[in-house]
Amino acid sequence: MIFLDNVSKSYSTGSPALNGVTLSIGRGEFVFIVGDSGSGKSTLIKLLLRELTSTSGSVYVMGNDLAKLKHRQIPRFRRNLGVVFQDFRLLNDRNVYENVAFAQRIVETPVSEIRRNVPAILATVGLAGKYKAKTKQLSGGEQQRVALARALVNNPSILLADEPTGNLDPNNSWEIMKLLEEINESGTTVVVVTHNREIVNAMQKRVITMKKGVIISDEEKGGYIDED
Ligand SMILES: Nc1ncnc2c1ncn2[C@@H]1O[C@H](COP(=O)(O)OP(=O)(O)OP(=O)(O)O)[C@@H](O)[C@H]1O
Repeated sequence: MIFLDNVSKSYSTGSPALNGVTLSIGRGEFVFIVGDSGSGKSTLIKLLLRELTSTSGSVYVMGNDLAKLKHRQIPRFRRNLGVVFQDFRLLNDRNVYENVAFAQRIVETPVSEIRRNVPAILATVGLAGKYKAKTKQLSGGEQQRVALARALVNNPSILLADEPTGNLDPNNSWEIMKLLEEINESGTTVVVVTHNREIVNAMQKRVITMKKGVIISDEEKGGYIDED
């Protein structure tokens, strides 16, 4: 599903953000990626989304060698990826329904299907009753659930979450993690970058720990490694 073969990524300044990373994530896995600030986690996510390309080595996602994807092929490739970020990135002048429906319009889903799919996914994330609310009227946890619904409505094979609980209190963080777990149980591959040590330790999933651009540990049912 995801395979990195000796991948390095350098920006124009500084030491490499990723330095010889080899990594394989299978279909249906749930994986945490942890590590200090600056260890290369977001760079890894951006490579998977094809927002960046590697400096050397190969990145494969769902059978695509991302270096070989042509620009016009990128939108179609990204349809198979759902993504959520720490800062939600919602359309704040639109209501909840519109935020989720927007993702379906982009991929030209027929209106009749949008009218079916959006309420269904909002019910999955527990927001069925809030579909008319403007997103800025929602709590942080609710906003992240809207973002999750938007990421999922096109039924992606892989969900990438970059610090999804970074702006949430512990209760809301747990709610989002439980949803991610449910989504994974329904077959979606889930990759979560996080600094949330309590959640990582409690959930007992695969944990990949990065440091200065390299993977320093990769454990099934792992925990958060305390450095220093
Ligand atoms: N656009 C950029 N230009 C130059 N250097 C960058 C750029 N983006 C990231 N870096 C550098 O690459 C390294 C890895 O950054 P990255 O954002 O991948 O780390 P991270 O593990 O996601 O950190 P955090 O936990 O703080 O989000 C850091 O040294 C960072 O300064």
